[in-house]
Order: sequence, then C-alpha cells, then structure tokens
Amino acid sequence: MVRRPIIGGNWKCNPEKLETVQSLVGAFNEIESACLGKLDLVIFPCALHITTLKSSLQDGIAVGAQNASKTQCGAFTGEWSASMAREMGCSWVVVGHSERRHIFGETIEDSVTKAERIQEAGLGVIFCIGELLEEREAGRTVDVCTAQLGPVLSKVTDWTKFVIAYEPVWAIGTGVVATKEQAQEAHQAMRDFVRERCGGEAAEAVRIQYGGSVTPENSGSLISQPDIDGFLVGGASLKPSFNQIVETVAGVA
Ligand SMILES: O=C[C@H](O)COP(=O)(O)O
Repeated sequence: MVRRPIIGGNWKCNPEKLETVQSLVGAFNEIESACLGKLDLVIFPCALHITTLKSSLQDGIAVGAQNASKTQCGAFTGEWSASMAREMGCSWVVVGHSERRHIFGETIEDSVTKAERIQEAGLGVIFCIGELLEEREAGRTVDVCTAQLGPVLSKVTDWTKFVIAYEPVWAIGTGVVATKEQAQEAHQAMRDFVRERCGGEAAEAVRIQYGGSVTPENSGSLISQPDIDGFLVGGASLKPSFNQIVETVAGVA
C-alpha cells in the first residue's frame, strides 16, 4: 500500500510575536499547490493562534491543536475540548507528546482518553511515543514504545485518521537526529506491533511519523526509509526553510 505522507509542524509554545506568526504563514503560503497535493501538511500552532492560521493559511495546509482536554465541554478552567478544536477548524490533535508527559505529568491513560475524545469529535489523532536515552542504551526502545502504544490500539476507530509519531526523547530539540537505520528499525517494530494486535490492513494503513531534530538537510535520507511516512517537526517548522522539508517529502525538491 502506498501511504500518503503526513508532515506536522509543531510550533509548541512559539512564536511569542504575532508578526512572526504572520510572516511564517506568508512563507508557507508560497508552497506550490502541486506539492501540497502530494501529502498532508498540518501546522500545530499554540491554541491562541489557531484562528489566525485558519483565516490566513492557504487551502491545502491544515491546522491542528497541540492538545485537547480529556473532558467534554464544562466547568474545566484552562481546558478546551476536542469538539471546540473541531469547531475552530482543526482537523488533527497531537496527543501524548513527551513534553506533556514529562513536564505536565500526563499519563498514558490520559493520552488514551484524549485519543477517544478526539476521535469522537471526528478529528485525527497524532499519537506520540518514544524512548529516553537511557532506555535506548539499555536496549529497551521497542519495549518502551509498545508499552506506550499498546493501550490505545483497541480504541482506534479509523486508521486513516490515527498517526503514530515516533519521537525519541533524546532527539527532540537536541540537534541529535536518529540515524535513518535507528528510525527505520523503530518504525518497522511499531508497524509489526500494529499488525500483531490489529491485523495487516491496519498495519499497512497506519502512518508513522518520525520526530526529533528533523531539518531540511536530514529529511531526505529519513523519508527514503520504507516505514517512515512523514515527520513531526518542531524547531525547523518555525523557519521559512520548513518549506524545503515539505518539498523533499513531496518529491519535488
Ligand atoms: O513535535 C516535535 C518534536 O518534539 C520534535 O521537535 P524538534 O524538531 O525541535 O526536535
């Protein structure tokens, strides 16, 4: 099966200035529509910037939320529901990013509940997994990732709208990118795990993104791997040269 590539630009808690948001939108609006026709491209701004992006990004670039509540709408100060994200025009939501787990104490159970709420709202889920450096060095990468992924698999309702983001924690924001062999090995192991638990159709359909220090320079070698279906890009998505990553994945660079 040929899987449609998917790239996410995760802006995290950036940029501070609205003028920077607008200038990035201007840069991304220069991506040719023929290029966008070959993949899914989703920008994940901070929640406060979603409306600005929805009204100013060209058609063909989707907008997503970096998080959504475990709850429905109600008396939950500081939260927003997946259905609100849908109403604002989001099509995807990131769940379980290691920054949410390690800095804000979210658990795998939280991520599973959020994935359920997001799917109920009709949105796609980007489900993040990934090992710490000490876990990799102890040879536990696959065990750690399957433990993170396993609990959500029985909850997936549409494999075209459930994406796994393999993000080794040691590669996030460090400039130390996984080698293409390391990334491919982990992606293949996750696809095999989906096959074992959910069957061959799910395994062939599910898209697996790599995230962690992706740049225009290393994106070509990573995307050449058979089980790497796109990227979840942090720092490099805050620069106009993000367009080069998109063009490389689309095969038009
Ligand atoms: O969600 C994105 C990842 O955390 C990767 O971030 P990075 O590209 O800055 O390493």
